[in-house]
Amino acid sequence: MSKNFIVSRIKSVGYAAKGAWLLIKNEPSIKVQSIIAVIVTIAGFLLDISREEWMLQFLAIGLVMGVEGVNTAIEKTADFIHPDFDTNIGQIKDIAAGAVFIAAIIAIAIGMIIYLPKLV
Ligand SMILES: Nc1ncnc2c1ncn2[C@@H]1O[C@H](COP(=O)(O)OP(=O)(O)OP(=O)(O)O)[C@@H](O)[C@H]1O
Repeated sequence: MSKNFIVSRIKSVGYAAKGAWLLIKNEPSIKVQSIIAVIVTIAGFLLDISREEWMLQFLAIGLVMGVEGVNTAIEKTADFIHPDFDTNIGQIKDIAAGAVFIAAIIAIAIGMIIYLPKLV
């Protein structure tokens, strides 16, 4: 493995971290999701969830926030290449938002499976 390869990989991680910070700083949906992630993490400690439940919870958080990030990138790309109203652009944005919706439904289901038996 050449030194250049390692340096360029490290730089890519830096750009990706910058992108994650931009998302959290600028995107209202990711801000809300981050707050929910903090709340369920606190709930996890308070209700002493199991190792497997922690893994599923982190997976659900990562799934929703990851898909939301891709949705934001798609929205920004669509607005950049075609700022005017267009039914195709509308459909592309709806489909990207639909992916977040599916991830969110799964995350809610995981949250209910973990927490409902502990609360009722
Ligand atoms: N250029 C466009 N042409 C046609 N329809 C559009 C266009 N831009 C947005 N829409 C419609 O409006 C919806 C909302 O688009 P918008 O870009 O405002 O996303 P948003 O849901 O506000 O995103 P976020 O809140 O995540 O920033 C889209 O899903 C689409 O149905």
